[in-house]
Amino acid sequence: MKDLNEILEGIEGSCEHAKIKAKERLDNLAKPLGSLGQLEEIAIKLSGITGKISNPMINKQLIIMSADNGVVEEGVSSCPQNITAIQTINFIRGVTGVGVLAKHAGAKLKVVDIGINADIDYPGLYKRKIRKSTWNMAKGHAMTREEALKAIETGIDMVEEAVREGAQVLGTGEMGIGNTSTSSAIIMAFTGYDADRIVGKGSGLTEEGFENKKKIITQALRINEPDKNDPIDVLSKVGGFDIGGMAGCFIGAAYYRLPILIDGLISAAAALLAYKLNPLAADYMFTSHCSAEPGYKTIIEILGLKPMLNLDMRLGEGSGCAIAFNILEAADKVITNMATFEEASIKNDYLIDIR
Ligand SMILES: O=C(O)c1ccc[n+]([C@@H]2O[C@H](COP(=O)([O-])O)[C@@H](O)[C@H]2O)c1
Ligand SMILES: Cc1cc2nc[nH]c2cc1C
Repeated sequence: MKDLNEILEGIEGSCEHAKIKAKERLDNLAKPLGSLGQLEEIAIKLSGITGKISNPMINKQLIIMSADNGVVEEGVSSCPQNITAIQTINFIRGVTGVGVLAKHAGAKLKVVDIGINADIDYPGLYKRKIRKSTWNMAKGHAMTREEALKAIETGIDMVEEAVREGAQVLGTGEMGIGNTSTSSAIIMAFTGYDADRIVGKGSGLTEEGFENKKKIITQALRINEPDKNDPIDVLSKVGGFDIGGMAGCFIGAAYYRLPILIDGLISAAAALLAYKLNPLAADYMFTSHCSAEPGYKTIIEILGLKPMLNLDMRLGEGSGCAIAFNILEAADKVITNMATFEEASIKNDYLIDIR
């Protein structure tokens, strides 16, 4: 694999010429101008990414990064840590929320153990464990700088494999008890906003648990003092291996000019990290759904993106991406298969009584 800096420097913005051509075609289709709303914006963005007007998405891949977070020992999550390992196996068995939705969309799930706190060997699992769980960020840095880089490289690696297999679109997902805390810490580190504005209840907490979560995240930032101008520093001090892995997916997708979907809060935090490494990466990102977690909106405002769906979902796993694949495909079907005004005009012979 190429060096990370080489990849970051190799990212180009999307193709303006292709976007103009796509807009011209959409404006010529038999419909009132702009009447397909966001579907038109999506079709234009897709064209800018690939340089093509028509973008069939037969090979769809959803990459799930699973990892554990040392900060759970502070009681920041309502769920026991072993859910990370259990759900990871269930992803491969196809019985989870994301599994069912990805099957419905015809997307392939790729499940990566990038740092689960257990020894797992399950057929089909990508074994890329960096370490069994990060350290507790409330007591010191979560990982080393080398581990942070390795997490990002793992994501880029997964994209390179997808490119070799002919993937046309990617989605991102994760599993990691405690990862709404690491995500919130990353957002707070980059924006300087306080816990009351960013932190949510994650998979569910009592009021008491919620107050403790905000206190712990604030403490993690105070102790570690992440440098917001150095995204690798932010990731290593208050991040997770899953977030690093997904950030690598966003960087890789931008480098190889593939459209890539953001899922919920954690995936969005990874997208923010990728954006901080190279802002052009946002040209390749689509937001699937609006997570119910408060920090999510802050991120997509920074990225200048708009969610396609608002289903009040907060499952994570990549579940929103699985649904949004259908919308990306719909946008392509419209620009590719709808008739233009010229093509749609029916011969006069058939029009018996038209005035
Ligand atoms: O995607 C989201 O916006 C989202 C919001 C809340 C929770 N989650 C999922 O729940 C887990 C993290 O929740 P927590 O409370 O342990 O931080 C993790 O596995 C995520 O996939 C995901
Ligand atoms: C069962 C379960 C599934 C999940 N998927 C993402 N976070 C989760 C948390 C729990 C508890």
